[in-house]
Amino acid sequence: MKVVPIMADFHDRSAVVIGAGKVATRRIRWLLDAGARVTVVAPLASASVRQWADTGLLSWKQKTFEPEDLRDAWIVVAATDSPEVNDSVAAGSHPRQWVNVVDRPERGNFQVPARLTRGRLTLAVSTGGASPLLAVRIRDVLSELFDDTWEKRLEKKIRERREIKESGMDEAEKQERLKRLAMDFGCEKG
Ligand SMILES: C[C@@]1(CC(=O)O)c2cc3[nH]c(cc4nc(cc5[nH]c(cc(n2)[C@H]1CCC(=O)O)[C@@](C)(CC(=O)O)[C@@H]5CCC(=O)O)C(CC(=O)O)=C4CCC(=O)O)c(CCC(=O)O)c3CC(=O)O
Ligand SMILES: NC(=O)C1=CN([C@@H]2O[C@H](COP(=O)(O)OP(=O)(O)OC[C@H]3O[C@@H](n4cnc5c(N)ncnc54)[C@H](O)[C@@H]3O)[C@@H](O)[C@H]2O)C=CC1
Repeated sequence: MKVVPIMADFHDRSAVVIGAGKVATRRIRWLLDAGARVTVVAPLASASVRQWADTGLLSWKQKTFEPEDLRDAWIVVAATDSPEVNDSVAAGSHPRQWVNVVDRPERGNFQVPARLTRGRLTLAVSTGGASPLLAVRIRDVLSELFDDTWEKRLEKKIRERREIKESGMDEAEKQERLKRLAMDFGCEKG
Protein backbone atom coordinates (compact mmCIF):
# COMPACT_ATOMS: atom_id res chain seq x y z
CA MET A 1 0.00 0.00 0.00
CA LYS A 2 1.31 3.43 -0.91
CA VAL A 3 1.23 5.60 2.19
CA VAL A 4 -0.47 8.97 1.88
CA PRO A 5 -0.38 10.97 5.10
CA ILE A 6 -3.50 13.08 5.54
CA MET A 7 -5.18 15.00 8.31
CA ALA A 8 -8.84 14.16 7.84
CA ASP A 9 -11.91 15.73 9.37
CA PHE A 10 -14.59 13.08 9.90
CA HIS A 11 -16.98 15.52 11.50
CA ASP A 12 -20.55 14.41 10.75
CA ARG A 13 -19.36 11.81 8.25
CA SER A 14 -21.19 8.54 8.56
CA ALA A 15 -19.13 5.51 9.51
CA VAL A 16 -20.30 1.92 9.81
CA VAL A 17 -18.29 -0.55 11.88
CA ILE A 18 -19.04 -4.23 11.44
CA GLY A 19 -18.16 -6.01 14.67
CA ALA A 20 -18.06 -4.65 18.21
CA GLY A 21 -15.29 -6.61 19.93
CA LYS A 22 -11.84 -5.51 21.03
CA VAL A 23 -10.46 -4.18 17.75
CA ALA A 24 -13.79 -2.72 16.61
CA THR A 25 -14.07 -0.85 19.91
CA ARG A 26 -10.66 0.73 19.30
CA ARG A 27 -11.76 1.82 15.80
CA ILE A 28 -15.09 3.14 17.15
CA ARG A 29 -13.39 5.24 19.83
CA TRP A 30 -11.10 6.71 17.17
CA LEU A 31 -14.06 7.51 14.88
CA LEU A 32 -16.09 9.07 17.70
CA ASP A 33 -13.10 11.18 18.74
CA ALA A 34 -12.84 12.38 15.14
CA GLY A 35 -16.51 13.42 15.18
CA ALA A 36 -17.95 10.75 12.89
CA ARG A 37 -21.57 9.58 13.12
CA VAL A 38 -21.08 5.93 13.95
CA THR A 39 -23.35 2.94 13.33
CA VAL A 40 -22.24 -0.42 14.66
CA VAL A 41 -23.49 -3.75 13.33
CA ALA A 42 -22.81 -6.80 15.53
CA PRO A 43 -24.74 -9.43 17.45
CA LEU A 44 -22.49 -8.99 20.53
CA ALA A 45 -20.86 -5.78 21.73
CA SER A 46 -18.18 -4.79 24.23
CA ALA A 47 -19.21 -2.97 27.42
CA SER A 48 -17.94 0.33 25.96
CA VAL A 49 -20.01 -0.03 22.80
CA ARG A 50 -23.12 -0.92 24.81
CA GLN A 51 -22.57 2.12 26.98
CA TRP A 52 -22.04 4.44 23.98
CA ALA A 53 -25.24 3.03 22.44
CA ASP A 54 -27.19 3.53 25.69
CA THR A 55 -26.08 7.13 25.93
CA GLY A 56 -26.87 7.87 22.29
CA LEU A 57 -23.26 8.41 21.16
CA LEU A 58 -23.70 5.82 18.43
CA SER A 59 -26.35 3.58 16.96
CA TRP A 60 -25.97 -0.18 17.48
CA LYS A 61 -27.82 -2.58 15.18
CA GLN A 62 -27.75 -5.84 17.12
CA LYS A 63 -27.62 -8.29 14.21
CA THR A 64 -25.26 -10.00 11.79
CA PHE A 65 -23.84 -8.15 8.78
CA GLU A 66 -25.84 -7.68 5.58
CA PRO A 67 -24.55 -5.77 2.53
CA GLU A 68 -27.31 -3.11 2.90
CA ASP A 69 -25.60 -2.03 6.13
CA LEU A 70 -22.91 -0.35 4.05
CA ARG A 71 -25.32 1.89 2.16
CA ASP A 72 -24.74 5.63 2.80
CA ALA A 73 -21.55 5.05 4.82
CA TRP A 74 -18.54 7.20 4.04
CA ILE A 75 -16.21 5.05 6.13
CA VAL A 76 -16.48 1.27 6.47
CA VAL A 77 -14.61 -0.83 9.03
CA ALA A 78 -14.66 -4.64 8.83
CA ALA A 79 -13.67 -5.77 12.32
CA THR A 80 -15.39 -9.05 13.07
CA ASP A 81 -13.51 -12.16 14.17
CA SER A 82 -14.70 -13.96 11.04
CA PRO A 83 -12.41 -13.67 7.99
CA GLU A 84 -15.36 -14.67 5.78
CA VAL A 85 -17.60 -11.90 7.12
CA ASN A 86 -14.78 -9.34 6.86
CA ASP A 87 -14.26 -10.50 3.29
CA SER A 88 -17.90 -10.01 2.39
CA VAL A 89 -17.81 -6.52 3.93
CA ALA A 90 -14.86 -5.67 1.67
CA ALA A 91 -16.60 -7.26 -1.33
CA GLY A 92 -19.83 -5.38 -0.61
CA SER A 93 -18.20 -1.97 -0.30
CA HIS A 94 -18.19 0.64 -3.04
CA PRO A 95 -14.87 1.79 -4.58
CA ARG A 96 -15.67 5.30 -3.39
CA GLN A 97 -15.92 4.28 0.26
CA TRP A 98 -12.98 4.40 2.70
CA VAL A 99 -12.58 0.80 3.83
CA ASN A 100 -10.46 -0.63 6.67
CA VAL A 101 -10.27 -4.43 6.97
CA VAL A 102 -8.60 -5.30 10.28
CA ASP A 103 -7.41 -8.80 9.44
CA ARG A 104 -6.54 -8.28 5.75
CA PRO A 105 -5.51 -4.68 5.18
CA GLU A 106 -4.87 -5.27 1.47
CA ARG A 107 -8.60 -5.79 0.94
CA GLY A 108 -9.31 -2.26 2.14
CA ASN A 109 -7.94 1.12 1.11
CA PHE A 110 -6.82 2.59 4.41
CA GLN A 111 -4.96 1.48 7.52
CA VAL A 112 -4.85 2.96 10.96
CA PRO A 113 -1.47 4.00 12.38
CA ALA A 114 -0.36 4.11 16.02
CA ARG A 115 -1.17 7.61 17.20
CA LEU A 116 -0.07 10.25 19.66
CA THR A 117 -1.69 13.66 20.10
CA ARG A 118 -0.46 16.60 22.15
CA GLY A 119 -2.98 19.33 21.59
CA ARG A 120 -2.52 20.33 17.96
CA LEU A 121 0.45 18.04 17.48
CA THR A 122 -0.40 14.70 15.90
CA LEU A 123 2.18 11.98 15.40
CA ALA A 124 1.13 8.93 13.41
CA VAL A 125 3.44 5.94 13.11
CA SER A 126 2.87 3.28 10.50
CA THR A 127 4.98 0.29 9.59
CA GLY A 128 2.68 -0.34 6.63
CA GLY A 129 1.46 -3.50 8.29
CA ALA A 130 4.95 -4.96 8.78
CA SER A 131 4.67 -4.92 12.56
CA PRO A 132 1.82 -3.03 14.25
CA LEU A 133 3.41 -3.52 17.65
CA LEU A 134 6.68 -2.01 16.44
CA ALA A 135 4.65 1.04 15.41
CA VAL A 136 3.32 1.16 18.97
CA ARG A 137 6.86 0.89 20.35
CA ILE A 138 8.13 3.72 18.14
CA ARG A 139 5.11 5.81 19.17
CA ASP A 140 5.96 5.18 22.83
CA VAL A 141 9.59 6.23 22.32
CA LEU A 142 8.43 9.44 20.62
CA SER A 143 5.95 10.13 23.40
CA GLU A 144 8.84 10.75 25.79
CA LEU A 145 10.47 13.31 23.54
CA PHE A 146 7.13 14.91 22.73
CA ASP A 147 5.83 15.03 26.29
CA ASP A 148 2.69 16.83 27.37
CA THR A 149 4.39 20.24 27.52
CA TRP A 150 3.93 20.23 23.74
CA GLU A 151 0.28 21.23 23.83
CA LYS A 152 1.21 24.57 25.44
CA ARG A 153 4.26 24.99 23.26
CA LEU A 154 2.19 24.83 20.11
CA GLU A 155 -0.39 27.24 21.46
CA LYS A 156 2.49 29.65 22.09
CA LYS A 157 3.77 29.09 18.55
CA ILE A 158 0.41 30.10 17.13
CA ARG A 159 0.60 33.47 18.88
CA GLU A 160 4.26 34.04 18.03
CA ARG A 161 3.74 33.09 14.39
CA ARG A 162 0.73 35.37 14.08
CA GLU A 163 2.65 38.25 15.65
CA ILE A 164 5.47 37.86 13.16
CA LYS A 165 3.11 37.59 10.18
CA GLU A 166 1.11 40.64 11.23
CA SER A 167 4.15 42.75 12.12
CA GLY A 168 5.46 45.53 9.93
CA MET A 169 8.79 43.77 9.31
CA ASP A 170 9.93 43.35 5.74
CA GLU A 171 9.37 39.94 4.09
CA ALA A 172 12.94 38.70 4.41
CA GLU A 173 13.00 39.50 8.13
CA LYS A 174 9.62 37.76 8.60
CA GLN A 175 10.87 34.64 6.83
CA GLU A 176 13.99 34.63 8.98
CA ARG A 177 11.97 34.98 12.21
CA LEU A 178 9.48 32.29 11.16
CA LYS A 179 12.34 29.93 10.45
CA ARG A 180 13.92 30.67 13.80
CA LEU A 181 10.57 30.11 15.52
CA ALA A 182 10.29 26.65 13.98
CA MET A 183 13.89 25.77 14.92
CA ASP A 184 13.19 26.56 18.56
CA PHE A 185 12.40 22.96 19.31
CA GLY A 186 13.42 21.13 22.43
CA CYS A 187 15.26 23.48 24.78
CA GLU A 188 12.78 25.69 26.54
CA LYS A 189 9.95 24.20 28.60
CA GLY A 190 6.35 25.39 28.43
C1 LIG B 1 -2.46 -3.12 8.86
C2 LIG B 1 -3.17 -2.77 10.16
C3 LIG B 1 -4.55 -2.58 9.63
C4 LIG B 1 -5.49 -1.75 10.36
O1 LIG B 1 -5.50 -0.55 10.11
O2 LIG B 1 -6.29 -2.35 11.07
C5 LIG B 1 -3.07 -3.81 11.22
C6 LIG B 1 -3.18 -5.16 10.95
C7 LIG B 1 -3.05 -6.23 11.85
N1 LIG B 1 -2.80 -6.10 13.18
C8 LIG B 1 -2.71 -7.35 13.74
C9 LIG B 1 -2.43 -7.63 15.08
C10 LIG B 1 -2.31 -6.72 16.14
N2 LIG B 1 -2.42 -5.35 16.03
C11 LIG B 1 -2.34 -4.80 17.27
C12 LIG B 1 -2.46 -3.42 17.57
C13 LIG B 1 -2.58 -2.35 16.68
N3 LIG B 1 -2.65 -2.47 15.32
C14 LIG B 1 -2.69 -1.26 14.74
C15 LIG B 1 -2.72 -1.02 13.38
C16 LIG B 1 -2.72 -1.93 12.32
N4 LIG B 1 -2.87 -3.27 12.46
C17 LIG B 1 -2.54 -1.55 10.88
C18 LIG B 1 -1.07 -1.44 10.51
C19 LIG B 1 -0.30 -0.45 11.34
C20 LIG B 1 1.18 -0.54 11.19
O3 LIG B 1 1.76 -1.52 10.72
O4 LIG B 1 1.82 0.45 11.52
C21 LIG B 1 -2.56 -0.18 15.77
C22 LIG B 1 -1.15 0.44 15.64
C23 LIG B 1 -3.54 0.97 15.65
C24 LIG B 1 -4.98 0.61 15.92
O5 LIG B 1 -5.42 -0.51 15.68
O6 LIG B 1 -5.68 1.51 16.41
C25 LIG B 1 -2.78 -0.94 17.10
C26 LIG B 1 -2.06 -0.42 18.33
C27 LIG B 1 -3.04 0.39 19.16
C28 LIG B 1 -2.37 1.14 20.26
O7 LIG B 1 -1.98 0.54 21.26
O8 LIG B 1 -2.28 2.36 20.15
C29 LIG B 1 -2.16 -5.85 18.23
C30 LIG B 1 -2.04 -5.64 19.72
C31 LIG B 1 -3.40 -5.37 20.30
O9 LIG B 1 -4.44 -5.51 19.64
O10 LIG B 1 -3.41 -5.08 21.51
C32 LIG B 1 -2.14 -7.06 17.52
C33 LIG B 1 -1.93 -8.48 18.07
C34 LIG B 1 -0.43 -8.82 18.10
C35 LIG B 1 0.19 -9.15 16.75
O11 LIG B 1 -0.41 -9.95 16.01
O12 LIG B 1 1.27 -8.60 16.45
C36 LIG B 1 -2.96 -8.32 12.72
C37 LIG B 1 -2.98 -9.83 12.92
C38 LIG B 1 -4.43 -10.24 13.25
C39 LIG B 1 -4.63 -11.72 13.32
O13 LIG B 1 -3.91 -12.40 14.10
O14 LIG B 1 -5.52 -12.20 12.58
C40 LIG B 1 -3.19 -7.62 11.53
C41 LIG B 1 -3.49 -8.18 10.15
C42 LIG B 1 -2.20 -8.44 9.40
O15 LIG B 1 -1.28 -9.03 10.00
O16 LIG B 1 -2.13 -8.09 8.26
N1 LIG C 1 -5.87 -4.52 13.08
C1 LIG C 1 -5.64 -4.76 14.35
O1 LIG C 1 -5.20 -3.88 15.06
C2 LIG C 1 -5.91 -6.12 14.92
C3 LIG C 1 -6.65 -7.03 14.22
N2 LIG C 1 -6.98 -8.21 14.75
C4 LIG C 1 -7.93 -9.01 13.94
O2 LIG C 1 -9.23 -8.51 14.29
C5 LIG C 1 -10.17 -9.58 14.44
C6 LIG C 1 -11.18 -9.23 15.50
O3 LIG C 1 -10.56 -9.32 16.76
P1 LIG C 1 -11.30 -8.94 18.11
O4 LIG C 1 -11.86 -7.56 18.03
O5 LIG C 1 -10.36 -9.27 19.20
O6 LIG C 1 -12.54 -9.99 18.12
P2 LIG C 1 -13.71 -10.15 19.17
O7 LIG C 1 -13.97 -11.61 19.33
O8 LIG C 1 -13.46 -9.30 20.38
O9 LIG C 1 -14.97 -9.50 18.44
C7 LIG C 1 -15.61 -10.04 17.34
C8 LIG C 1 -16.84 -9.21 17.01
O10 LIG C 1 -17.33 -9.61 15.73
C9 LIG C 1 -18.75 -9.68 15.81
N3 LIG C 1 -19.27 -10.54 14.74
C10 LIG C 1 -19.03 -11.87 14.52
N4 LIG C 1 -19.73 -12.28 13.44
C11 LIG C 1 -20.39 -11.20 12.95
C12 LIG C 1 -21.29 -11.00 11.84
N5 LIG C 1 -21.62 -11.99 11.02
N6 LIG C 1 -21.77 -9.74 11.64
C13 LIG C 1 -21.44 -8.73 12.48
N7 LIG C 1 -20.61 -8.88 13.53
C14 LIG C 1 -20.10 -10.10 13.77
C15 LIG C 1 -19.01 -10.20 17.21
O11 LIG C 1 -20.36 -9.99 17.59
C16 LIG C 1 -18.00 -9.38 18.00
O12 LIG C 1 -18.57 -8.11 18.30
C17 LIG C 1 -9.29 -10.79 14.80
O13 LIG C 1 -9.89 -11.94 14.23
C18 LIG C 1 -7.94 -10.49 14.19
O14 LIG C 1 -7.84 -11.11 12.92
C19 LIG C 1 -6.59 -8.57 16.00
C20 LIG C 1 -5.81 -7.73 16.77
C21 LIG C 1 -5.45 -6.43 16.29
